[in-house]
Amino acid sequence: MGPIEDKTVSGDRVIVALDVSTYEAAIAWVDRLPEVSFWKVGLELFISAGPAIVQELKQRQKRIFLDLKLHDIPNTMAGAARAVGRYGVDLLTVHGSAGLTALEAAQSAAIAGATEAGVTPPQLIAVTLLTSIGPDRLAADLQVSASVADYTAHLAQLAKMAGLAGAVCSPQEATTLRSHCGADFLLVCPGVRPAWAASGDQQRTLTPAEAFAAGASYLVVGRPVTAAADPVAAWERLVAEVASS
Ligand SMILES: O=C(O)c1cc(=O)[nH]c(=O)n1[C@@H]1O[C@H](COP(=O)(O)O)[C@@H](O)[C@H]1O
Repeated sequence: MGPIEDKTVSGDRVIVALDVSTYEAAIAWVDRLPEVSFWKVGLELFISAGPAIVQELKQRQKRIFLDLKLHDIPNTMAGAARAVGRYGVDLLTVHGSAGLTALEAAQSAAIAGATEAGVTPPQLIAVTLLTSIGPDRLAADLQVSASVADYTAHLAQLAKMAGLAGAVCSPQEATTLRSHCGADFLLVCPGVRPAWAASGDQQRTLTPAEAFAAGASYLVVGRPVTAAADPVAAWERLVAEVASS
């Protein structure tokens, strides 16, 4: 993939989450939404279906965000990132809170794995603070006294220092992180909710159009499309909203 060569806002910059538990269910979504070019394979699907789903999406020329949220000691992160590097996926998540050494280890190992397999390395993006966590839970559960803005900016800068391509953040922090990390740093934003969709467990949300206006590179959307009464219409409505923004 490359970084975002084309900064025009379109459906190509909206990643749809395949949060399903079987290979068959995932392929049914890909068939049902042929306009979607970028799919996210997360833990539920990858643990259930394994690398076969990645191979099938590649076969279909889809871009792939492998959302494994690696979070471990540097040696273990490196081993896992090296294995992912061989798949030829576009994006891979790691947790920024694994620390600088682990992020650096994952970054170089992913490149090593891709080189071994003769494929393009994935762009690593570091999760800053899960979008399901609001300021109160950050303080109470995680005992972090920094504000959400300062904490996420710190982790995004750590990711940048480690040589990662970008970060995962809520769209509410996109403007701040963009100003700290620069124009070429990828900001991948879940926690987007059109005005017509329920927020569910997401705490720090903006609409898709607001998220792009705030500086998001890519959006990640699941239930607003997949739980809609008419998912095809929901996808088209969402794309129309961002394209006209
Ligand atoms: O890494 C992610 O993709 C992610 C990070 C985060 O902070 N919040 C978050 O919601 N996600 C993912 O983004 C998707 C959002 O799905 P919906 O809430 O259904 O739109 C899910 O697949 C989450 O796993």
